[in-house]
Amino acid sequence: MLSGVSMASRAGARHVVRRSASILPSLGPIRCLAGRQNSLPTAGLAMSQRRLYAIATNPNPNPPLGKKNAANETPSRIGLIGARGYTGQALIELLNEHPNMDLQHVSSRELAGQELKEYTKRKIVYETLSPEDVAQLDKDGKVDCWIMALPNGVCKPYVEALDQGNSKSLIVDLSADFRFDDKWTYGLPELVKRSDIAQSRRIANPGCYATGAQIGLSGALDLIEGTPVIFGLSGYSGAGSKPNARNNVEVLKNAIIPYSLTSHIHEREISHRLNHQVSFMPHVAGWFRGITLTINIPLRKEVTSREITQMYQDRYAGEKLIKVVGEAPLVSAIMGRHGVEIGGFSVDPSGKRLVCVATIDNLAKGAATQCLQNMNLALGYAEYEGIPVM
Ligand SMILES: NC(=O)C1=CN([C@@H]2O[C@H](COP(=O)(O)OP(=O)(O)OC[C@H]3O[C@@H](n4cnc5c(N)ncnc54)[C@H](OP(=O)(O)O)[C@@H]3O)[C@@H](O)[C@H]2O)C=CC1
Ligand SMILES: CC(=O)N[C@@H](CCC(=O)OP(=O)(O)O)C(=O)O
Repeated sequence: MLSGVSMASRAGARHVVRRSASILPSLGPIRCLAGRQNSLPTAGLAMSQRRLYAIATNPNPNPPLGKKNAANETPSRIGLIGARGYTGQALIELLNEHPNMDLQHVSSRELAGQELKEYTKRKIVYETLSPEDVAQLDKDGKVDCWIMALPNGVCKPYVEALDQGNSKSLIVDLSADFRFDDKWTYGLPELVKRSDIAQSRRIANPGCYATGAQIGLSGALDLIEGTPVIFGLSGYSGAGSKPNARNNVEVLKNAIIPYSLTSHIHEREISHRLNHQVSFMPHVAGWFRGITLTINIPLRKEVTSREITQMYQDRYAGEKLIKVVGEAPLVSAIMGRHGVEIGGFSVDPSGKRLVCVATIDNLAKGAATQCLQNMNLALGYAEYEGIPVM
């Protein structure tokens, strides 16, 4: 494993070194977000997904399934397509520590033939897997869950090949390709019905900004009147490992890069999921991983910051990956951590304008950790298994 500094500088080079064993900077032992355990779900589970969003006030209508979901005692065999990339590497790190996940296949065109050294539970060699290869492995009963960690627009042929073979395996897709498809379950466990995720075989993992923003907005959802505005600032790993205009560290040295200032796909994703139009303005910064979101929320009635803080605390009671804090959280504190922090609740003198700050690690709760949470739910393990939360 490379040191934090050398990994960051390698990953930060304009032409990213791709033949390294792992391209993620080491952050040392992953820290966790503490939370309170809640009681079991009751009426909330009978409601539709959209309705759950709509009543997103206190108390938490959709508490974690935890040990209630831990019926499966056998390991699940995992195939990871797109294993070389940032999210793929973050997943390998998590799967290596998970007691029930048995990684069997990793695909990368660039690393094909090389051994995956970061996975210590068995010997695995990177392969180039086409959609047909994946369908064949699936047909032969070799894999229980496929993770697609591919760029947007690339995974459809894989899913089609699996569907053509009537695959019963679980598929979790990290791209945006199925987030608007009603046949797929949108896997944001804190906000959709966990029992739906547990029963699903097709899960669209939410976007990184979209996860942070929805969690940041949902605590006040019933009070919103008008259009919330979200200012988002992401580390450049959010733009993937392939060199492009948004991960050029030379440009990012003394600047932040604004992009897609209207109609970013996450603006549509957040608005669609919350059933409420939002405005979202993304930017990239010169750090590697971590997103900070400053959210301006117009309210229909007057509140105090103390009341709002309490509302968020109640809304997310029992959520081990969401921490409601007093001060505005710093993005430096969330890097390498598995949850979302929300805080800095500030209300203007009218009492009807709230500003808060949410932070999230784009590669963790924004991608890999959320994927593992969804896999745990859908494969029958405790929701937080393999995720350092305490
Ligand atoms: N980075 C982030 O913060 C987040 C990313 N996501 C989403 O997750 C997905 C992966 O992102 P990320 O890991 O950053 O991306 P990367 O660019 O870092 O990695 C992409 C991976 O896909 C493989 N790949 C690329 N093109 C193809 C292709 N045509 N056929 C087969 N394999 C291909 C690459 O390996 P090789 O070229 O060796 O085959 C590599 O393993 C994206 O859809 C992204 O939108 C979601 C949330 C956060
Ligand atoms: C900094 C940066 O470029 N971030 C990416 C978002 C990260 C991501 O992967 O989002 P999806 O999963 O929705 O693709 C972007 O704005 O497209």
